[in-house]
Amino acid sequence: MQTDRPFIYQIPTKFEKLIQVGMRVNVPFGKGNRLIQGFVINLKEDTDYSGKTKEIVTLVDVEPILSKELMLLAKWMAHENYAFLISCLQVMLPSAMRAKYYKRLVLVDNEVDPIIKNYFSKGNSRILEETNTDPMLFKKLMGARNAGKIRIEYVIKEGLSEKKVQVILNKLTKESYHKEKEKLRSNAVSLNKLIDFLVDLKDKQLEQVVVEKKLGITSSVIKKAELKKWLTRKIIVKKRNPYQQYDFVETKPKKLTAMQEEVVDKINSMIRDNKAMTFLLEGVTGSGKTEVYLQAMAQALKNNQTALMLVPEIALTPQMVKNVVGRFGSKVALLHSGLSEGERLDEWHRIQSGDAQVVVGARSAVFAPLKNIGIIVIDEEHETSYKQEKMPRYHAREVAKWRAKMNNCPLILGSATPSLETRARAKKGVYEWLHLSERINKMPLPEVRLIDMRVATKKIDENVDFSLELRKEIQIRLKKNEQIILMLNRRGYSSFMMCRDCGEVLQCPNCDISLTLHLDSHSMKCHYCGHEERIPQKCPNCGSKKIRYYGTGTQKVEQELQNLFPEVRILRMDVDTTRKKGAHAKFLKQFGDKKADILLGTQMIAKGLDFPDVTLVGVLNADTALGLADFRASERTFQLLTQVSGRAGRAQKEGKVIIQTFNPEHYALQLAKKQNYEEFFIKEMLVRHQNGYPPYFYTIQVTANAKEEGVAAKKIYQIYAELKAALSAESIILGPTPKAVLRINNQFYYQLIIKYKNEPMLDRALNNILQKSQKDEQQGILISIDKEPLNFI
Ligand SMILES: Nc1ncnc2c1ncn2[C@@H]1O[C@H](COP(=O)(O)OP(=O)(O)OP(=O)(O)O)[C@@H](O)[C@H]1O
Ligand SMILES: [Zn+2]
Ligand SMILES: [Zn+2]
Repeated sequence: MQTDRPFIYQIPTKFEKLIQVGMRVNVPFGKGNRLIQGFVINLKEDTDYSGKTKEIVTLVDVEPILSKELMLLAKWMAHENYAFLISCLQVMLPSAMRAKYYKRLVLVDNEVDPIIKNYFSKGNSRILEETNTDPMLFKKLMGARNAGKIRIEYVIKEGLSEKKVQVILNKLTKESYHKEKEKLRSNAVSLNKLIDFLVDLKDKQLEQVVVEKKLGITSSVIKKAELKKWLTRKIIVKKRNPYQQYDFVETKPKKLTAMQEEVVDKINSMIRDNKAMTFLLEGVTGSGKTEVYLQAMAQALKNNQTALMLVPEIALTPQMVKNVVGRFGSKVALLHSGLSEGERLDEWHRIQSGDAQVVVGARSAVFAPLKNIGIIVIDEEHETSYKQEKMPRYHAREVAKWRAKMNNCPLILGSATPSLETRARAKKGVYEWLHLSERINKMPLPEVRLIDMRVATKKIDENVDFSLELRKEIQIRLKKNEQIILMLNRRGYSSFMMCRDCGEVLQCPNCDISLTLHLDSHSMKCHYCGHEERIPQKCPNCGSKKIRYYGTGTQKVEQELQNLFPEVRILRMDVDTTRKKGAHAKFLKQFGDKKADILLGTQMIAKGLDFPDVTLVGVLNADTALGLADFRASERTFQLLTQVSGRAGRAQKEGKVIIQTFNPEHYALQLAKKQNYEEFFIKEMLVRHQNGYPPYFYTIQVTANAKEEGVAAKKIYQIYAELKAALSAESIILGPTPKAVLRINNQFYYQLIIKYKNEPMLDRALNNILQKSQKDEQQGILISIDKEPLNFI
């Protein structure tokens, strides 16, 4: 059961002087006294708790792992987001630091099944490898446990430690090596190679495996050499280097344009005065926002302070990493999901110790253990990835605001298409509004043309996704040796399979969603739960062979492109092609080096890319997001189209954008065509006002899910009744309703949405639900409370 309350433990005398708030400790817990890890959140001289207290077993840390600031932040976050305090504390640490447990089985009674006896043949206790144990044996072991013949002990696994490597160092002088060589037989090839290498090694120490690989020798040769006293071997701690996949060039601050300078001056004066203030930096695509961030961060460093910069899922923006590391070099620490656990841990330690003063990272980097922060930057602030969708739900923007206030420093929210909420606050004067209205190259934004696909598809073969106009424009760029970015927001080959005889659509067995055809893996996949099955030869319902595939995905478009332009070099970037670590950076580098003509991808290619030779951007289907019954659909569509359009014509050459759509009259498309954010903002605010949506209302979504539909539905109605009784008449509850996709991974989802402006009773009501949810969980019902949800359906 999820528990979220403090427990009281005795501090043994030996720890009295050492223990501090913010440290982790191991303590016995529950009836079985299994060891678990906890955080010290308070120290008291005595307690009014009358029960028997247990003693802390070990201190995990020698100094607090969470600073006072972060401990306070966790408390605030838990309260603000209806989250468990323990989840908030845990989310602040790199995952390698979170305690992992393993189970040790101890044989206490020898009268057991021979199979079990055999299992313990090497001794009376053994670590249980849960994933590798044969299910039959596992069952037997558990049976013996229930009969009291085996005991289970929980042991805390040490987190990932530093990475250690074996290095070699030379030991002799040049002359001695020459003498040694003379003694060698000439057919001792490997030793000869090695000694030649050692002569020139000087004082360098090299990794043994690297040397072995380089010379094509085995470790036994190195060992022989060690015995001959030619070299010493030692173990050193190797710093993992997350920068490897990037190649950077040191950059100098650019001379700012007058517009940039004005903006930088305003921000920098706040840094100098240590003032907490939130800026909205609204700048059209290609207006040089990055340079503004960099110069403001430089000011913070000059002030002897640190700088924190958040970017949307960093693996997607290697260009931004290059910019920051190019400017601040080894002062920079990177934190993002593309790093291995170990790399993240190393980076975290570098920040904690003060070795790194600049942090660039994705969402959770907002918890970086920086001290004395001088500036916080959030690039592309409208991005939905800044919101964490699982417990603890939080928005990095809100956390950043809190930290900026605690550190008395400015926060910059940057975007070409700010979220409506942010822009509305800037308008009200809650944020200070800064504007960069021109592109750096002084050129107009690229011309955008909308292609009405209701007309265009009549002129082309059925099942082809390129209008004649788009084809023509591609042809022109290819001739001129310029580059093209094409976006299609769906991966896979076809979005669903339907039988033409009976209408059967192949569905995921675990979810209420159709399966997508993937040709590269020759399978049908579910994009929700990952279920995969073979491509059917005939209809599973009626046996007909008339199966057809509808809808399009990046794989199919890639094939079409190759057919239309046989010579063209395409890079396809979607979740399927970029799973491997460093793949993003590699693709983008190839494209930057002009090793490809077309970059084709899902929305992961829409943002932040800055390639001077891209003169055409094509959007194959602008309607994917519009169709959703979410009130933010227009905002998302406008943002995405404006962002992707902004990739064209960023340097000296003029850019052009072609957007294919079945809804050319829709205002989101019309205004994306004009790339006029201001007009969109006004129009959309009106729509939100009329329909009573954010930013005019605050919203909270409550979801219940369970294995049985009836159970989930009953729970949500119960919550509804509770809320209805607690809240004032001014608050509106939408629903309860089943979610748009009712069943995912065999769980049924029901939800309700609270819309409110001022609701003093809300906090208490929701906290009640949250506390009770710990009991619901035991019955297999999961409740989630989501403040300002970004997904409404
Ligand atoms: N002061 C300057 N002088 C010369 N070049 C500049 C200057 N400032 C920025 N640039 C260049 O202008 C280009 C666009 O800038 P940048 O990528 O920062 O735009 P952006 O505002 O972040 O756009 P987007 O929102 O589209 O990502 C970059 O190539 C950058 O190096
Ligand atoms: Zn059929
Ligand atoms: Zn599924």
